[in-house]
Amino acid sequence: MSFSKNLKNKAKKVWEDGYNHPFVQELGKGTLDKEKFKFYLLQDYVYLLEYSKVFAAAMIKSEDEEMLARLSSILHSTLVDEMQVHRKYMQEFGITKEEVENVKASLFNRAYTANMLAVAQKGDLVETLATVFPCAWTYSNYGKRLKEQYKDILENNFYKSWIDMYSGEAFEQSFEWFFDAVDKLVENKSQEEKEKIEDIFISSVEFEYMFWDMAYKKEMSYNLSK
Ligand SMILES: Cc1ncc(CN)c(N)n1
Repeated sequence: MSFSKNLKNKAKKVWEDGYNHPFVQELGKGTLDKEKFKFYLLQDYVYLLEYSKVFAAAMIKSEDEEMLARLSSILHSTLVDEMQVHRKYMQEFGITKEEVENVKASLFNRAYTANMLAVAQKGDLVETLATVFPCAWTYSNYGKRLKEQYKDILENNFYKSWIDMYSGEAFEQSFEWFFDAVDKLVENKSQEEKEKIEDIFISSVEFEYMFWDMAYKKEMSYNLSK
C-alpha cells in the first residue's frame, strides 16, 4: 500500500471515532438538532476561509505548473462550490449576510486553523498538504458512508444536501490528486521525516474529531462551569 493511502490506517482509531461521533451519525439519520447544525455551519464557514489560505501557502512552496494549477483549483472549489452548501442552509435558516460577517470563530476553531497555518508557515510542501489532506478525505469518506448506511431515509433527510455534497464525485475529484502528489514528494524523505508527516496528518484527523465535538456541544470557549 502506498505511503499516502496508508495514512488513513495510521489514524484508524480517531478516523472511526469521528465517523461514529453523534454529530455525524445524527446528521446521517436526519435527527441532528438544527441548532447544533446551525452552530456548525457558521463555524465551518469561518473555518473554510482560513483553510483556503493553507492552499495559498502551499502554492508559494510549489515549483511546477501542475501543482500550482491543482492548488488553485481546490482553493477555488473550497470557496465557491463547497460553500454553496453552507449558503443554501444559511438561507434556509434565515441567517443574514451581516450575521455571517460577524461570526466569531470559536476557541477550538481558531486552534485548529492556527495549527494548519503554522504547519504551512514552518513546513515544506508535503507537510502543508498533510495538514489539509484529512479535512477533505474524512469528509468524502464520511459522506459516502452516511449516504450508503442511511440510503433508505436520505430522501427526507434535512441534511441531504450536505451528504450529497461530500459523498459526491466532484468533491472527491477536488482532492484525489493528493495521493500521487504526496507519494511523489516523500520519495526521498527519511523515515524520521515520513513519521513527522504522518504525525501532522494524524493531528488533523484528531482536530476533525474535536470539531464535530465542539459543534455538538455548541462550545465557543472552554466550559466555564467546569
Ligand atoms: C472542519 C472541516 N473540515 C473539513 C471540511 C471539508 N473541506 C470542512 N468543510 N470543515
